[in-house]
Amino acid sequence: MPATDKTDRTMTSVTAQEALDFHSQGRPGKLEISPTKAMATQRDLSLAYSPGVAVPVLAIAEDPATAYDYTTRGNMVAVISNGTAILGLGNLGALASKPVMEGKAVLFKRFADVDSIDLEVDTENVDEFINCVRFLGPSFGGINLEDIKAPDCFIIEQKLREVMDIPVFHDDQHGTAIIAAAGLINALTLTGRDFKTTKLVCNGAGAAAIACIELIKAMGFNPENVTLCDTKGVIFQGRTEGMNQWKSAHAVKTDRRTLAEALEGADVVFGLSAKGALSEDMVRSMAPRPIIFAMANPDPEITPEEVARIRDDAIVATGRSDYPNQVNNVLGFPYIFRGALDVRASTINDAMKIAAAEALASLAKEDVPDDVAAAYQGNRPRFGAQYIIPVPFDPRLISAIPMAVAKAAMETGVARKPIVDLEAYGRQLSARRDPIASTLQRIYERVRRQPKRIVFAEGEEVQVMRSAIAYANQQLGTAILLGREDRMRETAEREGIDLDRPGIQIVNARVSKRVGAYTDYLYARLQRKGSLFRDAQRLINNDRNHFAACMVALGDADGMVTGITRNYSTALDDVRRCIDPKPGHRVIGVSIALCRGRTVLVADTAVHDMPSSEELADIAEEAAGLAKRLGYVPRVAMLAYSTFGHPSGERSERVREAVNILDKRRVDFEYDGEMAADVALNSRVMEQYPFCRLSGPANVLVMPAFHSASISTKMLQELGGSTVIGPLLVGFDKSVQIVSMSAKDSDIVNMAAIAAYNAGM
Ligand SMILES: NC(=O)C1=CN([C@@H]2O[C@H](COP(=O)(O)OP(=O)(O)OC[C@H]3O[C@@H](n4cnc5c(N)ncnc54)[C@H](OP(=O)(O)O)[C@@H]3O)[C@@H](O)[C@H]2O)C=CC1
Ligand SMILES: CC(=O)C(=O)O
Ligand SMILES: [Mg+2]
Repeated sequence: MPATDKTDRTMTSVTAQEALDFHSQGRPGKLEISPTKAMATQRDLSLAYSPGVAVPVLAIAEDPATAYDYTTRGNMVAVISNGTAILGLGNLGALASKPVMEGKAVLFKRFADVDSIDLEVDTENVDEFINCVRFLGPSFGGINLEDIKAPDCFIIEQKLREVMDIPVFHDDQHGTAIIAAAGLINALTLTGRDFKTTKLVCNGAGAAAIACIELIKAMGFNPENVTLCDTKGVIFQGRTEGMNQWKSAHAVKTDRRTLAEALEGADVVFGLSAKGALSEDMVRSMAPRPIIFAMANPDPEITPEEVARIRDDAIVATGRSDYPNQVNNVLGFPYIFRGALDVRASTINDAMKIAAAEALASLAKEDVPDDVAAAYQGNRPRFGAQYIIPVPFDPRLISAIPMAVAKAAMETGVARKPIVDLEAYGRQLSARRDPIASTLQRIYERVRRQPKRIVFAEGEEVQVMRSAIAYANQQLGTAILLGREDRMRETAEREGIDLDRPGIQIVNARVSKRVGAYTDYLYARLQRKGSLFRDAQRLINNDRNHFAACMVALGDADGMVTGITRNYSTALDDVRRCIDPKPGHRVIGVSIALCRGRTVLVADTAVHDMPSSEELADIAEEAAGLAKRLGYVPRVAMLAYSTFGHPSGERSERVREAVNILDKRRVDFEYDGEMAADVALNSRVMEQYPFCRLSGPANVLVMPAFHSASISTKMLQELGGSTVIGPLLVGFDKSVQIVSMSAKDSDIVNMAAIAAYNAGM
């Protein structure tokens, strides 16, 4: 069976091909290493390497703690596996585990700004594995062991904890236990149960299962009420087959022998075994208001749909992101290590685990502020059966969990560098949140709640087809592919793309019944601009941009995306023939630059060549409007080469006048200028101008002209390592986005999502 077939049937939100493409596009894999120091001059080289490097070497040799000051150690975690229990897929070897380990390394970075590297160790021999890892200690601030089968993982972790002086944490054990415990705390509250009397059955007796039941017993569960099952059934006292010391420690006195028998009347079931291990009959036999955590990955023991078929009183959680209540260790490991690293903890102890579980549980009970609500699919979440635990994109996690973990480490004496100012620590934690994740996530989540029909004007292009499928699969709405159907199907067939799936609509411009309506509409717009009816007819028949823009203009689609086959300004001219600016608005382009720790909007990066003062003021208003719609409080800097009159010059005069115009318009956002880019972006430099009206570094930069806008955003991207999205077109009466001709399918999907987002505003 080809590798992809195993998962094809089960992945609803992404296709197997998409998953392979995602991993192979650009640089293969999901990680790269980038230096934090410039290595530009002979001096840099002398400092970074010989002879300068000898100085920190000697300092560390004298005082090992200084390694945290002079090297990456303090923020570096290794994700280490031998691939013997990869998710619920079984023992597929060290190499096959690499995508998962790279994935965890990326999640460390994205969610908690922890640097991380994956290490796949090719041995199933426990001693060899331990020996390999123990000597790596000096490189890292912590070790995340992953996907190592039980019982080997228990021996490995125990031994490494003894011999290493940094946190060693097998995430499948403790990460899972922490998240499951948090979900359980809330599910028990909702069903009016308590820890002492609740009866729980855990199917699976491996790494995750043993750790989960150990943690819940530590939190107050009565051992007699916890029954463990494995492939041989119930683990009862006296059983000999398939046993080990870790299972024996949890064996109970009971006559029940099968999972089905164990589940009769049970309050809670934890599935930490394999796909499909729970049947409908088993769930039917559980107590009223049962709690079902089917946590096997990628496919749960039983799906929420299957449970819903037989009972409506259950609280159900899975390990997947495409169902409510995702009980997955991704909610824990980035933040737990963040807290542990920040206090240089020597270990991650039970108090720290329980603190993390409790912090997570209480977050779900808190009222959700607006910016957090945006991170949630569906409506604003309210504590209840469908929301017992926060989602991984919840922006509060980065402050709440590390804080709880760090405090517990300090209270239990394992923090080697206690934090004095916890308030300042909280602010630092929030600043670590990666804006890329939150900005795009907010857009995607909003669109999922109000799906939109987006026409992909260049539907015959293969990357456009892929983007359309990704758009539909992510439940953003209907993707309308425009083009000749036979050509599309030919390409789709050749590339293995399935166009006959929900959410994909093909519109063949040549045979469309709407050609007449679009031609009439276009002719009415162009007849006094030198065009004959025949010209309008030709544009509709032969040009996809005009056809697509007319679809949007006449309400047959909510928005459009184009740009792959034609340069930006030509595509823009095509659209302008069909769609006007919104009354009282000006069409401009805004690029979103996502830089480390901050997001900056840059305007106008698409339309006005050398804007007048009046136009610059309009651009400021449009860009500030977009910033607000994206959830930011705009602080607009009107940029120039000079700052507040120095050095003076005609070009700065134009920008200064734009500020005067904004003053007269009494706009309702912060703005000031003219100012140079360093004044706008660096609060220390801004302090030299105490009269400046911006309350902090600018997040919207209005450029004095198109050339400076275009040059600076491209330089940011190429030299500054920033991700630049856009330019996004704003100010049109209908929602249109144009991508660059070099756009990849992920860029096209992002722009389609943005088009859909704007269509809903
Ligand atoms: N949602 C989450 O965050 C996480 C989920 N998991 C999931 O938990 C599962 C187990 O992972 P892990 O503990 O690391 O793996 P292990 O290999 O350590 O343990 C697997 C356990 O599952 C048991 N098992 C397998 N199939 C069945 C079955 N059909 N019925 C009963 N028991 C069965 C095995 O029984 P035996 O001992 O008899 O071989 C073994 O005890 C995986 O599906 C994994 O994806 C794991 C970590 C995190
Ligand atoms: C999520 C995870 O770590 C697992 O399923 O193994
Ligand atoms: Mg795992």
